[in-house]
Amino acid sequence: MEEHMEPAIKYRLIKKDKHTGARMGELITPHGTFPTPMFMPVGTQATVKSIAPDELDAMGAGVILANTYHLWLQPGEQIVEEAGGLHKFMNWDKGILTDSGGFQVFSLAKHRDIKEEGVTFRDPVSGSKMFLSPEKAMQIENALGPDIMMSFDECPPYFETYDYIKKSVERTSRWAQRGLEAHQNPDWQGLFGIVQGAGFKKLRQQSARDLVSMDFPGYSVGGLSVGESKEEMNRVLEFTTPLLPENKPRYLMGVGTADSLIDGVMRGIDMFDCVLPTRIARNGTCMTSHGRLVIKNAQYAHDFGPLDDECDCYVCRNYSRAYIRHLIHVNETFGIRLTSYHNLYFLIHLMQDLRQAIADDEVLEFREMVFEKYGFNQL
Ligand SMILES: Nc1nc2c(CCc3ccccc3)c3nc[nH]c3cc2c(=O)[nH]1
Ligand SMILES: [Zn+2]
Repeated sequence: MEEHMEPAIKYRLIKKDKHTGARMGELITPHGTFPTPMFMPVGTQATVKSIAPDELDAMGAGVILANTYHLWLQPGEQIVEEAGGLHKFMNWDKGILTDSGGFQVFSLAKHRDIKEEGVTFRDPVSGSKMFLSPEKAMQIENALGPDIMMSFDECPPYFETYDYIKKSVERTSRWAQRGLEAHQNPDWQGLFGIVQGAGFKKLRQQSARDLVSMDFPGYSVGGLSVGESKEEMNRVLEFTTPLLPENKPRYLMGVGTADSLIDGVMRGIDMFDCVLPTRIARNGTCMTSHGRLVIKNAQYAHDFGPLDDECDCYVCRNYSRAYIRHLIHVNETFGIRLTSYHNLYFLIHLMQDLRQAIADDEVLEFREMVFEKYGFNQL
């Protein structure tokens, strides 16, 4: 009789907001216990671009993301395994989550072909033919050694036909089962099932039913933040998160901006990731309490105030808009470090404020205040 391994990932629900679906809790991992709702910085190539681990720690990051697809192609998962796994390789001793690579194949690779067995594609760097399957993805993720790993799934185009999405959901469920069986790591990393189904309620119900029956330690809501409107995403979340067990963590992939984070939390999501904070930082776009600020604009050339007068981060306490604008203008890497640090701090602390609003049953008031301050700026 196979002994039932104790999953390494647990979720503890602490409190629900009285007026919305928002909830606060704790994510328990082998590398620490972290408060939810949480924002997880993305470190695709085993680094959160230009930010050192002690800076991530100082800003309150708990779980960061790495990309199986990228690390498999370069430097290869065996090198990371020889280093003792991702935590040692990148000198980060808190939580790490890896995606399974399927999404990246579809968003980055050319000549990809999807079959029941798995996905074949051409490595854009070396040009060689590659093959990724649920079994192969588990082997790579196990070698990388994260605390949380994603099942191998297909994230289908959002606006496909019902029939296409139905077939895709059924295959993703079969792939999830194969991944569960192939997952042989002795200390049972936290494997999450990924719910698909695009915008179809019946298919989201089918996907959730299949995955919940496999009893994963956590669940991702996939297939969103792929070009659909924010209203559409909220509509799908409205009927999807209630299908997931209340005592398991829920992770909305690829989200996002302040308004989407708040709206996701209000619909029962606990974990978020997005490349946006560091990606837009590279061209000098900053997330502030009054919406987005493009630091290159001439209006900031003589502005010696902080990026955000409501932010208490290291950047806002020590550097001016004029200085940061100058650095970005002359393409100094220090400028990108400063805008990246502030943007990550901004989202991590937005979640801290949200947790407080949940504790006080004031999530609706918090949402009002944030949206009012932003006005009609892009969030
Ligand atoms: N496996 C998977 N990943 C997705 C990502 C990448 C998140 C990610 C994880 C780890 C590192 C980087 C990115 C999505 N990003 C936006 N929408 C997304 C949907 C999916 C999805 O449906 N499935
Ligand atoms: Zn700041």
